[in-house]
Amino acid sequence: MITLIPARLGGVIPSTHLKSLTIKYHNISCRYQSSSSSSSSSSKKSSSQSRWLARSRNDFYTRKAKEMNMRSRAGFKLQEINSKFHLFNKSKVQNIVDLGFAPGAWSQVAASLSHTNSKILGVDILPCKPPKGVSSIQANILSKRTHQTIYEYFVNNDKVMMNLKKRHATNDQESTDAVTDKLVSLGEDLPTKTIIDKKDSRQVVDLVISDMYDPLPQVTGFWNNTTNTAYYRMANTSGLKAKDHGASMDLCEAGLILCLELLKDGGAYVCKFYSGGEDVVLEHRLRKSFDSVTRFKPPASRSESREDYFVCRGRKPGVTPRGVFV
Ligand SMILES: C[S@@+](CC[C@H](N)C(=O)[O-])C[C@H]1O[C@@H](n2cnc3c(N)ncnc32)[C@H](O)[C@@H]1O
Repeated sequence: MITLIPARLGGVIPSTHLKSLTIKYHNISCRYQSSSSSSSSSSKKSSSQSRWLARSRNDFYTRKAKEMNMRSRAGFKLQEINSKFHLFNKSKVQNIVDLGFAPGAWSQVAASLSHTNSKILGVDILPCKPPKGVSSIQANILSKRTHQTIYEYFVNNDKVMMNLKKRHATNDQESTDAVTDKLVSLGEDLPTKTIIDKKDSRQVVDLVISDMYDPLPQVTGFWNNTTNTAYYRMANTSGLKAKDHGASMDLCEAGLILCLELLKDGGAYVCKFYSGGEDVVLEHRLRKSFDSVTRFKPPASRSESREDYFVCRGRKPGVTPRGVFV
């Protein structure tokens, strides 16, 4: 029996998506027929999976994302945030970091809303091919080494990419260790000139956007051995309020530390978080670091979801991680 579907769909092909499929490999051909009688797994759909499928089918933003070739509906949230807060600048070159960029909708939006010479770096713990005009590294933002790699990327793009390529090439066996920095791909049409205000400053980034949340270990979809679709094999939020909230606080704070290390004075930070008891602590730290901090839930974010966004503008000069966290 063949199981053919992303983890999010629980390993079940929704009949509306795929009626049948013939797989050919040399002279072997195998036919998959999706019907209630042939697929016992489809009848095992849990009620939450059925709800998720029905909601996706009827969702305005999901349909629109498909029409517009946007990698996920999340892209609309960033568009809405930008319409209100004007973070991207078409007439000014910006250095932009997209944390947790996979599958890549925010990066697509960033590339479309910013100056063509802007440098955009996507960072994700999962392997994912970035959209056109965006570079990416596979790395864990909770690792200090990742922060250094991001800095080096903006200071000396070519050298960093060469080193990552070399490190990748010397790995005999592909490492599954998610904290290993590894080149996934280098965007096309990258500007070769590095954009730094002050020569000896570490403040090299204009904007950090973060839509991260904790990816859960893979539970299904093991048949799929291509790495590009890894994102779809992972479940995302656990559904456990306290766990999602705690994990999102850690990720937002890792993003804030990155901002305090690399963001130019006046720069901006957008981060998604799952609301809960500790978000006031995060907000307090953000206020110490930025002139303006606003909680904003874009219309594209589902009202039943506990996700919310902090939009922080005007990075204050001279604020250090020690000053904010200690
Ligand atoms: C909601 S998805 C991002 C969607 C993306 N903004 C888009 O528009 O397509 C959250 C991402 O955060 C990533 N992530 C979670 N923890 C991470 C970490 N510690 N370091 C890097 N990426 C992480 C996950 O792998 C996942 O791809």
